[in-house]
Amino acid sequence: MKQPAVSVWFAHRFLRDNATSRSATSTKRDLKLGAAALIAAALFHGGAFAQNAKGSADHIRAATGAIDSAAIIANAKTTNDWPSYGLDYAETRFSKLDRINVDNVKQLGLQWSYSLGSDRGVEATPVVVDGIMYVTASWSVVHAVDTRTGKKLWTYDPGVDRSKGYRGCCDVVNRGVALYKGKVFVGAYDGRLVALDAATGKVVWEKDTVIDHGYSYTITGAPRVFNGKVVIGNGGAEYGARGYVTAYDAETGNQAWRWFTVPGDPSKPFEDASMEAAAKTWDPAGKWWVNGGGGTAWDSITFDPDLNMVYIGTGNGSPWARHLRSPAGGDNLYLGSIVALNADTGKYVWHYQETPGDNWDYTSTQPMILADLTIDGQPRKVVLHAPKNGFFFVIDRTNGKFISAKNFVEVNWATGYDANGRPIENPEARDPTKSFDSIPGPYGAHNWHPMSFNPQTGLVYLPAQGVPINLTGEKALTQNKMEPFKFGSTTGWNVGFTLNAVPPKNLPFGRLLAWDPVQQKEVWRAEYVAPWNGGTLTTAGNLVFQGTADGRFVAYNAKTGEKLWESPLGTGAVAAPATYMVDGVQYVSIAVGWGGVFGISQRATEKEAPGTVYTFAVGGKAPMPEFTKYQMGNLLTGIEYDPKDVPEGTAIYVAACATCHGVPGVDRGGNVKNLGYTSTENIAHLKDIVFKGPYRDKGMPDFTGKLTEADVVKIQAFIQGTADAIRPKK
Ligand SMILES: O=C(O)c1cc(C(=O)O)c2c(n1)C(=O)C(=O)c1cc(C(=O)O)[nH]c1-2
Ligand SMILES: [Ca+2]
Repeated sequence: MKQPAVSVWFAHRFLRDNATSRSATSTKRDLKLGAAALIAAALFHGGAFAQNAKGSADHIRAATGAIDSAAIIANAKTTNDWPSYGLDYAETRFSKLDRINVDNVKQLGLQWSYSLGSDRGVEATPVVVDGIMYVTASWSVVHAVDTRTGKKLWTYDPGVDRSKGYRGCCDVVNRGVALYKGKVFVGAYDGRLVALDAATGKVVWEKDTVIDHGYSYTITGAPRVFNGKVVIGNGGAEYGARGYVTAYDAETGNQAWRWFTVPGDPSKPFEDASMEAAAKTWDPAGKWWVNGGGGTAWDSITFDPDLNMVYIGTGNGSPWARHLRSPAGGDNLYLGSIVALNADTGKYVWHYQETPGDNWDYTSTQPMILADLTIDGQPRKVVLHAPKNGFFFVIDRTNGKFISAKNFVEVNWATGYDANGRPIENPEARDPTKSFDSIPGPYGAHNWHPMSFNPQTGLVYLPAQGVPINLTGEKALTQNKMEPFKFGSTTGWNVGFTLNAVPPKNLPFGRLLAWDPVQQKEVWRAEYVAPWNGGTLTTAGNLVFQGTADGRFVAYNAKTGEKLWESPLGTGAVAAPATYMVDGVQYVSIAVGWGGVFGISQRATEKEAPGTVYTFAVGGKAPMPEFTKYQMGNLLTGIEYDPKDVPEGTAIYVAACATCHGVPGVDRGGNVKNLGYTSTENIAHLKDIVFKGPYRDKGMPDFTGKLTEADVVKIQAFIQGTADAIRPKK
């Protein structure tokens, strides 16, 4: 294909920029600027640039080398590129592109598909600059793709030890990269932050972000980059960990600042005044620092160029149970909070705690959106936020003051928020002597799946859900010790609750909500067959795009919620789509790969497909890849067992197997098999799989030293016993 010369390329960009511009005067000004830029670029680059064929290393260097904070801010005016996780620093996921719109969306067709070659969860939003796409798959593998052809430019695998997948709670996922001055930044699952050359995929620098490898720290989130700094947090609060975020110099990888989210051992000096203040809200009788306290910042980190602040969404308590973590109570700052830090220094500025004294895994790590709204006649700079706890928050981001909160799903842990922004709690919700059907449960009313905000409709498009879980408080806490019935304890889970000792009575659901953040009310909804639907994208074409748990890519009218178009995706989608312009054409891309904490063990599709990026355009005619039928297998038969082993087998299974394999015979298997439907041969030879087994390169831990052969016999009894118990009687 003949490549257009630089002037043509610039003219293209300039023309399409103006095509989406609304005001005549600004168009005229842009026209002048555009012409000047064109001449300057031609003079400056001479002929050299013209030879940079699109997709060549020189072209990638030029295109990505120009991405800095100013470029990300400038791009927000046109949104021709998708240069950072949430599109712009405000993380709106609102594209001003309208070539694809309510009138022609029905003509969307596949342009190309690209296999990510992965079989675990894919959660990344692609980042795209002048047609060069960076997207991550499971195990933090980065793919650079030429969107003009749909072909691979390079891949980078950080080489995470696959047998250590159990060191994160919720699948071996990654939510994407950050791009800055010719470098691609990715957080590897094992806690390294890696800077790659955007043109070649070669490592430029690498830093271990983990402060203590004795704890199960991971990285799953996308780094945020601004003003020469790249910021990342860690996961680990289901395992006993202390949260923190770290800023590194984007050029060198040298640490610029670090801020801890919860206080450490109070007998040692506090890192800063914010830690000293926070320690007053914890009870030392709980020795929280031994288990880290939690507050891990594993997803949302949002930079605000207007106020030069960075907002951190902090995670749940570790353990979840406050009665064990901080027996006398207390808010346990800064769990379940939005915290504003000075972007240059990492110094604390303000916080707003959405869930004081978290007790339910109510993370506030969910993606934030920065918006300027008129509320009660006043212009306000706000953060829009829908954390796990089921309330939609509007917070003043200049000072952290509470504006409003309203539940967006049914909740039972609190009845609302008072004028000071304190939840009005239901006392039963944290009674450690009773079992509680927590609504929302630990999967959250909204998890990491990004929401979007369309200023034209004034609506936020929010993937909401319910996954029933019953919580029974434990009496005592032990760290990293396998205990019967203690969920995941063999691989380090330590949450202080027994899950589903009493079967939950509420029902699962998943829905897309169009939410008015000013009125704090639902405007329309789309109901789904299951929870765990994808993140959203909204556009000036009056559209909302979302992938679904049941394997569809759907476009709605953003104003009315009318479904306008859908395409099958082969498997459930959890990530959010991105849209961008290349050579005058608008594309929509979505990275698909069923997984995440719900998708490891459960599913809503009959088909399966490897991790794949699908790219759509009006008139696209590429054939969809063949999807294969999901081979669930038959309900297990033929394992001999002693029924007396079943109760103990249950307890060991819950401690060692349930986090990934779900309930045998009841769940249908997610991206990890359900053991009630796996082959008789596998279960008969279970010990050969459990100890130094063949699936270690797929993420199966080696249970040597953690389980005994006698334990495995009991697990076999539980699996076959459960299969027999649920088999329909003839
Ligand atoms: O407390 C933590 O450190 C932590 C980390 C992560 C993660 O890094 O993925 C998740 C969670 N918690 C969590 O509570 C949760 O629901 C969750 C879902 C997912 C996912 O990717 O599907 N990750 C996480
Ligand atoms: Ca968590």
